[in-house]
Amino acid sequence: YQTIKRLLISPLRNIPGPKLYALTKWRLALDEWQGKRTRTIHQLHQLYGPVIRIGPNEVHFNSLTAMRLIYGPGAAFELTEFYRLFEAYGKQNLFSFASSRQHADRRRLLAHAYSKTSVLKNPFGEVVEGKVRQYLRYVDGQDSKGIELFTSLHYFALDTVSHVLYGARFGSTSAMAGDDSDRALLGDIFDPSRRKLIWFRLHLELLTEWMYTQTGILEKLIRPFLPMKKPVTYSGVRQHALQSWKDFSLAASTMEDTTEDGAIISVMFRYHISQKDGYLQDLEIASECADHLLGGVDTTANTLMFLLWALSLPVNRKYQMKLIEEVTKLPGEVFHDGVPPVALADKMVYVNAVIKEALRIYTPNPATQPRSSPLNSTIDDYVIPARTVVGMSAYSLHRNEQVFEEPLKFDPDRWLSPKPTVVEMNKWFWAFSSGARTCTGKNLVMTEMTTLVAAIYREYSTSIVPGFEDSTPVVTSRFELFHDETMSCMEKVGMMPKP
Ligand code: HEM
Repeated sequence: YQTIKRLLISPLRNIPGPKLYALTKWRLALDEWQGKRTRTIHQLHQLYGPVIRIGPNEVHFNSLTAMRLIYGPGAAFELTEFYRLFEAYGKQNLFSFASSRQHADRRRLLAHAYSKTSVLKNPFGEVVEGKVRQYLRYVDGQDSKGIELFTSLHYFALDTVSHVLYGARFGSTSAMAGDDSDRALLGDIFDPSRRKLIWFRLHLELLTEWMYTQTGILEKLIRPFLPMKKPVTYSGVRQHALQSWKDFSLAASTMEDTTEDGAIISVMFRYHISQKDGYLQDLEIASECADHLLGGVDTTANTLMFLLWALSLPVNRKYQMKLIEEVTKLPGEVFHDGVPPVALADKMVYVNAVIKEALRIYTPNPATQPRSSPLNSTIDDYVIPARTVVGMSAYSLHRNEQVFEEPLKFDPDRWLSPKPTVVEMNKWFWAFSSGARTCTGKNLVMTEMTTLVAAIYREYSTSIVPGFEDSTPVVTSRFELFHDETMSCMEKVGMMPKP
């Protein structure tokens, strides 16, 4: 009966797509287990077009009309249960609020702190410049054989975002300076088995809950079968967020000025003590901070790693030369210890083109952003019943051949095309999502990346460690594995001082 219902009676029956995917959610779950959900969906779009049915109750889109209707202003679509994965200590945060009202209130509270104006001014401007300066010193301190980018860029991203979140005194990390306990926080992010745990939580929620709550002999018996060893993913980051909040709030209660380095936590503290309606509780603040940290570390580090790697490939040498030309032409007096002021972030046209191209092709959040609506709707001529899961992915949008010529080619010059072409490409560029749920940290991260890339290429040129020219790095994003799909896998990008 279920087969007949899903294939012949369901209102989604006319939507193109393979029958097996329409029949059972486990077909797509298998792709997810194998770490290739997003790539599979992209192949299905190539085969079946911009609207595909990828599950008994799930439809995937790849069009601007769908983007506007699902994610645009006033859209009735809400986050699905999937986002509950981002809750910490059972408390919701910007990532996980399903309710648009709660989300809008929290967003309003933090909007100014993350605005472009705030990010380009001190104290944030100084923080970013300081961390870039420290990264250059870190690189200088490595031996002449080159440095390992993946880890060092995670140190950079962690130290920067933690300082922005917590200020200098109560939770900012010193991973670049070699602090082992701060570096250990990255263990949460690096652990590849977190991918499996997410899969288990999504598809076998009750079983997973049961497996992780057993004690005594049962716990011992189950231990070898756990998708991720205890303590499970992000425990360290969440513990750190809670401790930082406790330290901050204790000290802040005796401080005259709580604008501690302009930190995000101080914005929440001031709201907390003002005790307005729905005032933020301790765990809500820690939950918010932990998630910004998790949202801001591997996204930033992975983008920068792919960017440096792509520029280092012999085939992309010409782009690296153009970038070096732009940054070496900048007047020397604006640089302090090799670092440009953040105020230049927007003005370096080629640096921005390179970053945008890295975010296009190696976008660190490439997967579907699932939504559902309590109302029926019509999208791209198909009736979508209430509570159907719908979604789009940056991965597919960024590979539309009609918009991005040779989409798999890393080509920063495409962003210098005539204006109408760039306008069209910008409409499809979705690395930071769009609408009410667009990335909160995008101004911060764009400033970090432009400043770091300009500083690096002012001082260095980069090349791949010999022997690794034909292989690509591989990263984990949520429950998937991503790499440059034109190459075989793995890795090492060396960074050598300019001769
Ligand atoms: C290259 C770096 C980054 C990229 C590509 C990126 C991308 C994204 C995307 C695509 C979303 C929407 C996800 C979804 O709805 O499923 C998002 C949301 C978010 N990001 Fe980022 N992000 C980056 C860096 C950061 C940083 C540095 C921070 C924090 C300081 C941050 C904080 C957030 C927050 C809080 C949200 C939730 C926003 C909301 O729903 O209101 N992100 N980001």
